[in-house]
Amino acid sequence: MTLSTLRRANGPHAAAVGERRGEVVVSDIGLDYNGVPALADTDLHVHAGEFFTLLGPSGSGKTTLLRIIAGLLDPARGTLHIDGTDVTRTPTQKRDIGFVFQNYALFPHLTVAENIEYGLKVRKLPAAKRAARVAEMIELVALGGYAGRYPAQLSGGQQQRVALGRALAQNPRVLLLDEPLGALDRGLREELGAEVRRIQQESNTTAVYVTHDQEEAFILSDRMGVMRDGRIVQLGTPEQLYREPKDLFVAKFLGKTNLFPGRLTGRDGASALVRVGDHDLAARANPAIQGEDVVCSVRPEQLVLGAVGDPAQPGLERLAAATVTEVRFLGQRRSIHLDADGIACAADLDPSAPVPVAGEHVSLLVRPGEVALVAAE
Ligand SMILES: Nc1ncnc2c1ncn2[C@@H]1O[C@H](COP(=O)(O)OP(=O)(O)OP(=O)(O)O)[C@@H](O)[C@H]1O
Repeated sequence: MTLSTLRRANGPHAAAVGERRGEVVVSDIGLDYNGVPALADTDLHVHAGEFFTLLGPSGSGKTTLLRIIAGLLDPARGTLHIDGTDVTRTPTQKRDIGFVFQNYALFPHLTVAENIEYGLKVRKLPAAKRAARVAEMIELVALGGYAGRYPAQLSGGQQQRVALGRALAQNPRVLLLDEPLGALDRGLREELGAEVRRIQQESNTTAVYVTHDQEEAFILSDRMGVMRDGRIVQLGTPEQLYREPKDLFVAKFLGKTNLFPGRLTGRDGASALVRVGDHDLAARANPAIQGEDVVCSVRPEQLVLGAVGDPAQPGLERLAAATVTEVRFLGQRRSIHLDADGIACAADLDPSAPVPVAGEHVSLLVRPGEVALVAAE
């Protein structure tokens, strides 16, 4: 099915072709449980048509924020607007929102088609339109041939496709997804993750997605917000957050990184100068840093190994001296474990690159400006 056929959908809230809908604006929304904030006063602007992910560890407030957007929880403070309308006190069923949760929540006694049709029946859509919409949804979620099956006769991944089809059948303005891939094994998670993204794009639906899995967030999101202790600590594209983490928490939460203590010696716009041991390096400036004590975050794929005593290589700066402790072949990359004067670190090398051996002394090199700085804690 093409985007245009979906936009011409027979759903009760079918939108005009090209219409941008599903803008979510959270303003100063907060909620406490027994006096303890589960969500500190929070602002968030999710753009129409965007795939936005709330990423954070368990208990960081992701589900609380999602449930407030859904209308399943009332905020103690603040307002929520969808497409410019204040829906802070609007009941869930009138918010024009679709949900997909981790535990499929399908009706076990209804077939795939009947599950998808359910909400359309509740809204009293005529039978012919319902049938056409169900057929479209079955095609969209790639479940052709499964319409007559019951949930118990489907795999977990297929059940989640039904849940997606059911949620999208009513052409919601916003699709809310709370760890929808959490119950699936790794292979299926990857496959269905790609499908969720395709379905979101084809249906041109704004998506707000909750996960604690950084890889999942990277694959899916246009932008994401990293949450910690009831706050969104940083917002941006996956690449921005990965390359320019605001603090140590974000740097560590978004994937493996090597951390070297340093001292900020200069700052000029987007660039900074940092001293690590005896070496001066060009780094990315971080406006969140106040003092001079910093930590340099260098991702394993950013580390380059050079021979000790070699003249400085063009385009590379020396970070530290290190000794190789272990070499592991991991298929697409070779992981080199090193000890840099007591700091355990790791470099990812292309498997076709020269292979160092355990015990070898090397120089750790980086490209100027690649090192990210965060405040020392
Ligand atoms: N009904 C409740 N009563 C009291 N405290 C609650 C309740 N629901 C959630 N909390 C607390 O609010 C905080 C945020 O919870 P929330 O479920 O939003 O986190 P989360 O990031 O979605 O976590 P998870 O990934 O484990 O689902 C946590 O500290 C949690 O213990």
